[in-house]
Amino acid sequence: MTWTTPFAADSFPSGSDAFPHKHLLGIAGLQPWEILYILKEAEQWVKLNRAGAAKHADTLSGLTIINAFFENSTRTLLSFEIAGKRLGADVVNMHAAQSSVKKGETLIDTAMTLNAMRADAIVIRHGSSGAVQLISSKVDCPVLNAGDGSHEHPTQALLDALTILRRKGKVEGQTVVICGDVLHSRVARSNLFCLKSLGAEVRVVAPPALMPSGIEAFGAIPFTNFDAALDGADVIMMLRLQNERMQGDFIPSPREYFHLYGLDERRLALAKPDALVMHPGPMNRGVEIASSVADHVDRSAITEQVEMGVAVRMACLDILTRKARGQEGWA
Ligand SMILES: N[C@@H](CC(=O)O)C(=O)O
Ligand SMILES: NC(=O)OP(=O)(O)O
Repeated sequence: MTWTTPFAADSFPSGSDAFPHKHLLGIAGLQPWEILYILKEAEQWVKLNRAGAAKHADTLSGLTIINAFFENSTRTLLSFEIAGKRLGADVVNMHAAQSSVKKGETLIDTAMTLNAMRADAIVIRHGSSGAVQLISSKVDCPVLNAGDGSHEHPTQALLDALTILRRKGKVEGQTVVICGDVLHSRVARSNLFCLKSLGAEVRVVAPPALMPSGIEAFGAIPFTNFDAALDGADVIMMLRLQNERMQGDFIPSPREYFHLYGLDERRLALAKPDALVMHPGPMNRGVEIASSVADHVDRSAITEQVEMGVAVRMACLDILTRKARGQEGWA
């Protein structure tokens, strides 16, 4: 399916005005056409990634990209690495657990060290909300947020939007239900900004203890009853319980949580007959999602989300390094 945007193709700004930002720190602050510009750019990389053995471009040849991960990751780290390599960049990974952070080096000293190595882009995941923004103020090159605490995970929201666009043809007017640990989820936050910006209706479902207060102010419609929220849903996005960000007990037991907030086949049947099932991963099967739903051949888009993640990250790396490559950028 081809997808449409609320903007005519010739109404997109061109050159450096298309994406006039040095860093990608979050979805908040991006204009809808800037989000759509990244997604449009990603389409060419979806094609390249599907081109059999010849998955290579020289777009970032000669550039150095550092992935600095202070928190665990499978999808985001590997897809940023693959994205950089498919575009011809030299990519190096810094895992905090094996770095001098363990010897007491501060975040700012670590950032200054990476900067001195003349990276052309730095991708950072960190457990503290705001840490990525702090680093962006200390280094010369573009910084991409690969997830900071419970704040934002912008490339996840972008890859989710691209997945919805490709499956549904548009985001505008879609009813998207986001269910789970909304309080601690950077995925929920970035998706809420992104989906609202592109014109979707966003319903959020969580136990009362995991629902952020005042979420209506961001345009979300809160529900505590998952069944009620699913009526008319086009997309169901499930979230993992962020146990690493919880102190104390937020849920009675995983079994009871699944009973009230897990997505199983009975609940899937309450949504529209073609409703799409999404999950950012990693999944905890039997806690927030049943295997039969996660692995559903037609309805689950979970592996497609991973595929779109590589293309979206290729687009982000390309767009943000244009200035370093002597092209227009950062208006
Ligand atoms: N992988 C996503 C979601 C999750 O871990 O539950 C994140 O890092 O935010
Ligand atoms: N979705 C996501 O960010 O996955 P990882 O934590 O494995 O990178």
